[in-house]
Amino acid sequence: MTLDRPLQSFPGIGPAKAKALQKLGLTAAGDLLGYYPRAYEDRTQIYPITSAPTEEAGCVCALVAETPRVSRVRAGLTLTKCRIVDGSGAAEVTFFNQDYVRRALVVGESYIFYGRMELLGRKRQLTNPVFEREDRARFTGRIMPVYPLTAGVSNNLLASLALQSVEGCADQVPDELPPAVREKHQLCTAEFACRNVHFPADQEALAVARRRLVFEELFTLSCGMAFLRRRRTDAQGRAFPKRRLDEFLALLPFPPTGAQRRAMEEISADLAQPRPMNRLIQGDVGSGKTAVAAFAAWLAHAGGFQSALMAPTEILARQHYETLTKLLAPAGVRVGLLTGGMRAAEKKAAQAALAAGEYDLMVGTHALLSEGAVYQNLGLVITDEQHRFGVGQRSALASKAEVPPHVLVMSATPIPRTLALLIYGDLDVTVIDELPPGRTAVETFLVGEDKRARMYNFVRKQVSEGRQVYMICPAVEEGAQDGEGEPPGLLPNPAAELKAVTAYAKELSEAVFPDLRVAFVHGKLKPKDKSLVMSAFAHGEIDILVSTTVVEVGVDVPNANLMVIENAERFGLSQLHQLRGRVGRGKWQSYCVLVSANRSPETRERLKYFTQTTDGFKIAEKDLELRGPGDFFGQRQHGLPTLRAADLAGDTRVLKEAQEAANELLETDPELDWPGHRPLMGKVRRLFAEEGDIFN
Ligand SMILES: Nc1ncnc2c1ncn2[C@@H]1O[C@H](COP(=O)(O)OP(=O)(O)OP(=O)(O)O)[C@@H](O)[C@H]1O
Repeated sequence: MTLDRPLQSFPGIGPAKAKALQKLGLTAAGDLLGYYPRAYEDRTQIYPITSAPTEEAGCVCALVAETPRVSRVRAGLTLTKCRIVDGSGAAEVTFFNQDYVRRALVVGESYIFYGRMELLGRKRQLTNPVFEREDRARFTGRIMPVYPLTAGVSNNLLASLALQSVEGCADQVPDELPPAVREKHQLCTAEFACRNVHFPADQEALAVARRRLVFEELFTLSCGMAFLRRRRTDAQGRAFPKRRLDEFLALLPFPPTGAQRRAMEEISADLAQPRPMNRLIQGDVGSGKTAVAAFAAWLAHAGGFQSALMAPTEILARQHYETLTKLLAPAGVRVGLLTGGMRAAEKKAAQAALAAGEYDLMVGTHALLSEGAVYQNLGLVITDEQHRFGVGQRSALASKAEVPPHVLVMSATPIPRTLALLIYGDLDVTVIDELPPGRTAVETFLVGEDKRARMYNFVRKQVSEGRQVYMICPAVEEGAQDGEGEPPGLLPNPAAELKAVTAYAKELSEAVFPDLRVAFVHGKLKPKDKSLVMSAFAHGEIDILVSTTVVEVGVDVPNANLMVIENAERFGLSQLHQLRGRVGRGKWQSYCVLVSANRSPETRERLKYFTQTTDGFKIAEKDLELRGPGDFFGQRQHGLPTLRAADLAGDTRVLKEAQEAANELLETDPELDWPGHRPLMGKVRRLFAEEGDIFN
């Protein structure tokens, strides 16, 4: 067998199965070898029947003592039963709706059964166990892989295909790690790793195999990231002439905080160097990162350079556009807007003006990366992100400049240092650790259904005082499973009646607040409609905005001082923090009300913690602790390529080792073009393939 043997040529794989497998990205034997189990079932230990564990599944090896009997319990339900015996005693095995068992189990033959033994009085019973003839056992008596599945593909099918592939061609898996790296870090061979990640000889072999694969993946990732970074930082950029900070501060409607001023000074020093800046501004929600970005764009403009600011959502891009226009137009900075949601004619006009050099600062979404966006003398690239942009997108924007531009990244999410290093490279970090003055902490309450009427009264009171209110729900339509920005890993609780935006807005405007101006917004609206609603809210034309988490990122309406979050238990802590950050941005005392009928002690503890804490870093830590790293870094929130073996948060020690090894290797062979390193470069390209062709 060779690695490219099509799965369709395996026994028992017809067109339908092949199609289902393709959904998992599996078309050939080699694909299967690279499709790693997500967990394992330890089926090594074989117990005597009388001491088989009753708490968890285990294997017994026993003789079939009688011909299995099939009985029809009722229409659609049959039972197949028989007795099995070993030296220690006997048990009964029972199968539901598996009539084939009658022929599959032969009296007098020995089988291995895997399942959980139940004790019914003095009787022992196994229900629906997995079984195999002892002399042909493949999936019992060993550590069994558990694969990620899809409809039409069972774990047994994948395990059987994987076993055939491992036996047929594990020895052909190319070893793409340079031998010197493998030896230095004491890693096993590719073949050993392949065999043991699928069918581990024992737990130790599994650990050895896994370490190699995790290392290999993180090493490849680090090589790619270092490669990209070095290309940028080695390059000559352009220095911007220094300007007096006071000139810019005169444009601001407020004096800067100490932290903002420090950030501006650091940026100003960076931009005066010909080496391209690579700086991350990390500041809690509402800390005033926009003014800092505006400063950088102002400096670029003063030096004769164009800037681009890319935001993760349409709403945010429009908001930045408005704020920055207000702020910078008086200084002669021409601000343009380019988003995917614009009408075709509008977009065309914006692109033409951009290409003609009529804008000094272009604000937008991914549309800034489109072919039609042509820049003139692009000197500064700012991304405002919640780690939502991929590596490819970030470098695509930078590559629109003729000379490597200065790069500024703004983020409100605290991330561990090792990970920041990997994502952003050798960046300089500025922390804005001070909120604008006069902010009072947002008072946060947790209420149950019984306080709904009081909560509505409170909403009414704020509106009567001229304020505005956000009411957040987790889903778009009644019964919908996910509102956008759904916290990864939080499973929907089917019992909880989810407040759905459209239905809730209707109820509020018709029954609860018929005299108030209620509107709604969610991610599934057309961009144009979304921005109409948002801009009406920003201009005070709407009292109550019912919304999904689309307002989560960066929306800034200082007059809004109350946020009600329905089904609060459905949101992760970091997400709640982002949401709450939408209020408390003006001079009024602000409030956040979490509504939750969920009585589970964990949920109450989590939400209670949130009502007592306003520090974003503490909340992120707690979130990590409660939800686990997998969720925090799940769903490509980090913007890195998808990893198969490694867990970025869990494998930090290997990550560090792999990073160092990558840097060391690139010092000796910066382009990875020595013949021995070419397979590795191929691997780097494959890992980053989903980001587009970024290594050319
Ligand atoms: N020094 C300051 N003094 C008073 N108000 C300020 C100051 N800096 C910023 N603001 C105001 O505070 C609000 C929040 O600022 P901004 O939108 O820049 O926050 P942010 O850091 O981008 O937050 P988020 O992460 O939530 O997007 C804005 O209304 C802004 O005008």
